[in-house]
Amino acid sequence: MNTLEFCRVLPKIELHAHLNGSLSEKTLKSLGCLNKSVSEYQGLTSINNKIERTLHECFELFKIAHLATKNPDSVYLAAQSVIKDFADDNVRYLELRTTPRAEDGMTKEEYIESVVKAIKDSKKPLVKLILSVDRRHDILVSQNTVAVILSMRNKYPDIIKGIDLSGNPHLGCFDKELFNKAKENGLKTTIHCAEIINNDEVMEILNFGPNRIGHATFLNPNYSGSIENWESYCKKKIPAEFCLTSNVVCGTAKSYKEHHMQEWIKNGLPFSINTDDKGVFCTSLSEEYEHAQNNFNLSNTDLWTIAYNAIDHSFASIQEKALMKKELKEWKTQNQHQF
Ligand SMILES: CNc1ncnc2c1ncn2[C@@H]1O[C@H](COP(=O)(O)O)[C@@H](O)[C@H]1O
Ligand SMILES: [Zn+2]
Repeated sequence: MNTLEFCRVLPKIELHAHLNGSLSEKTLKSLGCLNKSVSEYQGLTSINNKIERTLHECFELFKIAHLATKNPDSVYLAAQSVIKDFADDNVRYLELRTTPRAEDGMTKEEYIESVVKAIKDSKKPLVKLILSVDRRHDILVSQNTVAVILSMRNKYPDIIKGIDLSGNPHLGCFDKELFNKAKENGLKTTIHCAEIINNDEVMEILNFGPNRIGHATFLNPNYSGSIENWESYCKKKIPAEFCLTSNVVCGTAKSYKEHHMQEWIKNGLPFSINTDDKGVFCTSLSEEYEHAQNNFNLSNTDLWTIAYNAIDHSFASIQEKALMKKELKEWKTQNQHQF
């Protein structure tokens, strides 16, 4: 069995996947996105082109995906297809995240209802929902989004588990009060952090103390982070969500080999491996594990351990975590010859 085959059969945990960035070409087409847009989209995103994209260019691509999910039915179909893609890739637990979006004829609540329904209707994997606040929105819009998120969480407490701050990192800022409100109301928090060099914002985020951080690209001093922030991070040991291909395509990591994940491995810090936007970046969770193995000399046991540790970073309940741990341990015992 070669590396990719092992990565495919390994039961995996996905903690950082944006719904609209995860739509496959097939799904975009079936949702009626213009063919021209889809081929343009694929051409722009293929890592095989070896063309680096700026973050700004990547953010243009989400606008194409958003054209495909403008009403409750298409949001439902989009979520259903993304959940199936992850199940087919042997993902046993998925934390899907998405930004509640109002469109003509669809409220933010209806958008969320559609995603929740797709999650409820799916048999596997186990799926939880994280709702995102887009950092480009002004405070009034974001306050409304948080209010909607909290009321929907009260309706679906077993599914809606967390809140995320995402969006173009060059725009907007982290608002501590907003996230404190979500935290005080029992939501878990994950924040896109240090996706670009911004040591002041990183300090604010670390002081806030989210449950997890996304990317953490420019946090270590070897990657333009401040020594003060790195020391604070090492004390807090907040699990990082790494998305290798996303960073390489956007050009924030120079290459897979030079990805900042190596600092976490070297220092024994907590992290998980994720896809970010598997549609936009033409990847899968198995391929992300393969890149990690090939570039950081990781053994099959190391990969299994990364998946196993991600269970503890997840926003699942204690009972759900225990079941997942049991499942992964049993799989390891049954597949001892692979290790
Ligand atoms: C490349 N790195 C990234 N950094 C920051 N935010 C990102 C992102 N990738 C995706 N998003 C966020 O997720 C949205 C698409 O999914 P949803 O419409 O929410 O399902 C994007 O519009 C952006 O706000
Ligand atoms: Zn992301």
